[in-house]
Amino acid sequence: MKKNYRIAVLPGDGIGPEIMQEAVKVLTLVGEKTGVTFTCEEARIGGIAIDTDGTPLPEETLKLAKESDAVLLGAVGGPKWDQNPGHLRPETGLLGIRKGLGLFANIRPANMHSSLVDASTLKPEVVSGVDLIVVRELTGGIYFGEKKRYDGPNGEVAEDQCIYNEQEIERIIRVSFDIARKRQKRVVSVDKANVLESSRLWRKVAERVAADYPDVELTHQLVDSCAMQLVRDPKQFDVIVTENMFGDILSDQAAMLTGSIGMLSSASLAAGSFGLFEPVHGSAPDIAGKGIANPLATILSVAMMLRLSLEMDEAADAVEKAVWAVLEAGHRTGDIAADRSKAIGTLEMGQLVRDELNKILN
Ligand SMILES: NC(=O)c1ccc[n+]([C@@H]2O[C@H](COP(=O)([O-])OP(=O)(O)OC[C@H]3O[C@@H](n4cnc5c(N)ncnc54)[C@H](O)[C@@H]3O)[C@@H](O)[C@H]2O)c1
Ligand SMILES: CC(C)[C@H](C(=O)O)[C@@H](O)C(=O)O
Ligand SMILES: [Mg+2]
Repeated sequence: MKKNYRIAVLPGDGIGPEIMQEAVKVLTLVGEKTGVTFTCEEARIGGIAIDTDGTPLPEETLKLAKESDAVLLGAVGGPKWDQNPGHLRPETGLLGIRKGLGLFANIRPANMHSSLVDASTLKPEVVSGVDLIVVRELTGGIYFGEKKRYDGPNGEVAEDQCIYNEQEIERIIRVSFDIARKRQKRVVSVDKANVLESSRLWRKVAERVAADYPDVELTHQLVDSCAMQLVRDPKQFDVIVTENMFGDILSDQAAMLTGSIGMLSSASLAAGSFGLFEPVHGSAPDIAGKGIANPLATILSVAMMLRLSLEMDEAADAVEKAVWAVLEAGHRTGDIAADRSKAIGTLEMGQLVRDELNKILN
């Protein structure tokens, strides 16, 4: 563990700055309590960068991220920019920073905290005790394949190419097995091998890698069936590993098992310990500027950063404990409140977490 860390802070758009403010305050408190200095340097990404710099990923943002020990990101996008064809192309914005930093492994845990069972729209007996991780390949597949638009005999044609090579598949499968080894030792590899060639290669590589992990059970599920099983019996899952787009969809679905997408944190890791940490949710334009967004997914992303990139496991545990304590005491933002009239705002939720953290780290 070092005594000084440089953290690139990219609040982004919509609720991004609101939730990021609370996350940075939590990180600052961790610094004060542990004697570690976090130098947080802010930079623009997403819509705000399009407006100010004319590009969603200014060069200095990528440079800052590369020079930092870890990156914290809020959310990007919104109706004003989503039609801009450059905004989410492979080389720009969120996808550009993922590729530019080599963040191939996206880790998205979905744990149902016991005090939040009532926030889920699913039956308590189905969701209580859910504890799974979606390991999503993040820098390949259809997101990054060649895109084309041209005129054909039946009108305009659009193409998105989906490509995976063995090396890309192998490294993400290994990440999932390494994680499973420390958990229930069960990996479900999700694909569409009955239709897609890229999925057939995925399955072949998964089988090959599994031979190196005899202690971990590997099963395969087709993505449509997995989507169904996630809602029917989510407790069957320990680690799900899958390609980029399937992981995007399944992780939002898994988020709802836990009550709200406002609870789900994520880590996007490169080889080694460098990572970018962000909530799974987006910029929530419908609630931006109202001060009601749930900051817990971003605060829990800080915990993931402390554990996975900064070797500060104890501080990570403390942040998580503080979040659970606040929930156990019954405090809720609107997205997780059974009674919305009693919901608290973003700032209040952040303050409550820091109050608990103060007690835990004393
Ligand atoms: N990683 C990212 O930056 C990221 C991820 C997903 C979507 N997006 C972008 O965000 C924009 C909006 O997308 P969307 O509406 O499909 O998804 P979203 O996740 O922003 O919002 C979906 C719903 O969840 C709610 N929600 C999300 N986060 C919340 C929070 N912290 N607290 C309370 N409620 C919350 C929103 O109010 C909305 O009703 C789009 O431009 C999209 O491209 C960005
Ligand atoms: C905004 C979008 C490009 C992004 C993705 O699809 O990866 C988001 O949905 C996510 O899950 O982080
Ligand atoms: Mg998504």
